[in-house]
Amino acid sequence: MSEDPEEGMLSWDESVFRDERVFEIDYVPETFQHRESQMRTLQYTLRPATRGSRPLNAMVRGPPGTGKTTAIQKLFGELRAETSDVHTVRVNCQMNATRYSVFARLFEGIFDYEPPASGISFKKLFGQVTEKLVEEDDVLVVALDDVNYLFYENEASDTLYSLLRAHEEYSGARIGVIVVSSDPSLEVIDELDSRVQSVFRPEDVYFNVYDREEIAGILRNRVERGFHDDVVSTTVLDYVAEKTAESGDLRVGIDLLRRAGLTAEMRASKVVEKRDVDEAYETSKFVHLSRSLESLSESETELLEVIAEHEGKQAGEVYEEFQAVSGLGYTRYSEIVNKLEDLGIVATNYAEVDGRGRSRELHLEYEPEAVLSRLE
Ligand SMILES: Nc1ncnc2c1ncn2[C@@H]1O[C@H](COP(=O)(O)OP(=O)(O)OP(=O)(O)O)[C@@H](O)[C@H]1O
Repeated sequence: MSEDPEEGMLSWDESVFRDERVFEIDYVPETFQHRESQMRTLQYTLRPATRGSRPLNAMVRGPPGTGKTTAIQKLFGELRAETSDVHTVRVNCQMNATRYSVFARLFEGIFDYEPPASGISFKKLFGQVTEKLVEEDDVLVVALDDVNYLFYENEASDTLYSLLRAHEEYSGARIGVIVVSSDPSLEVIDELDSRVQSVFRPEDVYFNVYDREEIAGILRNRVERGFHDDVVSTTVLDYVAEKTAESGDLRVGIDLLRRAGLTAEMRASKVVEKRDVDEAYETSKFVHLSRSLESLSESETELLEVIAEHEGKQAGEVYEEFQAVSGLGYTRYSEIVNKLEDLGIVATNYAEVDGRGRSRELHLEYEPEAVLSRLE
């Protein structure tokens, strides 16, 4: 590595980054452009909470990386600044995909400590959460983020039912619910039990995919905060925006900027070039896949491995292999296939098999290598 800055090279203690943290996954941006109308609707649904009343429920939908979580974080921040009589709890359902663990997170949000690890019954947990709300005369606003995971585990109806009927069991309990789905193919309301449908009439708020110009504007903001001046040219930024617009997931663009910066540093370059973006993209384009794989259980991972090793094979054949490694039965196998399909990792299609009618084939939506290397 050259140490002569005159030649446009970075010395070992220099960095292209001004503040690398702005590219981190949990960074909440100061400016939140292009979401004014969605924020207005959500503020309207939550307004009753500031007056001590039960807020309206809301349903936030939109593809991954379109700012849904950020909107919730901003709103909850505003609400907490406004009043101390409202508890706001965002539950990540990818990590908490059962009714019990959702309520364990609510308990934690309200009491500021975790429920006993020895495990108490759901009824008791539920009772403690609601009693505390009534006792303190507080309102609770719950955001079930990535609620689609509750649907994949068949836990959505029970969870919502408990939240929405809490005031009937504990009179005076005031809870508002925001469900956030990032699965465009999930019909949230249709998939709920009728007993839930009859009490859940949320305000619908849609987060559309940002277009290329919007993406460039948002990323420019990040570049200004995250990189030193003149590290990322307009041409390179536009190139990053173009790559990001292919999926529309802003997370790809943010990851791409950070990785391209690191790649430039590796070359000891003071500027990020297109080739750094190209190199980084080979990893960044899998941001969504990596995130989906994070929360898979052991048997889900096992099945995915089998599918990756038997790309395009028939469902029956894949089952036999899976059964041999996991010992699980066909019903569980089908459930996992459905979940992997909902997650957009696996696709199934029907093919004609000679003389045996139609049969289901399993395919990966990604190159098998990309999946397998991320499961290690
Ligand atoms: N309008 C915006 N301005 C600035 N940054 C944004 C904006 N929208 C999204 N982001 C950034 O993009 C990334 C993804 O956003 P966020 O997590 O809010 O998306 P999401 O819709 O909740 O995604 P998912 O459905 O996958 O959970 C975050 O780093 C966030 O800071």
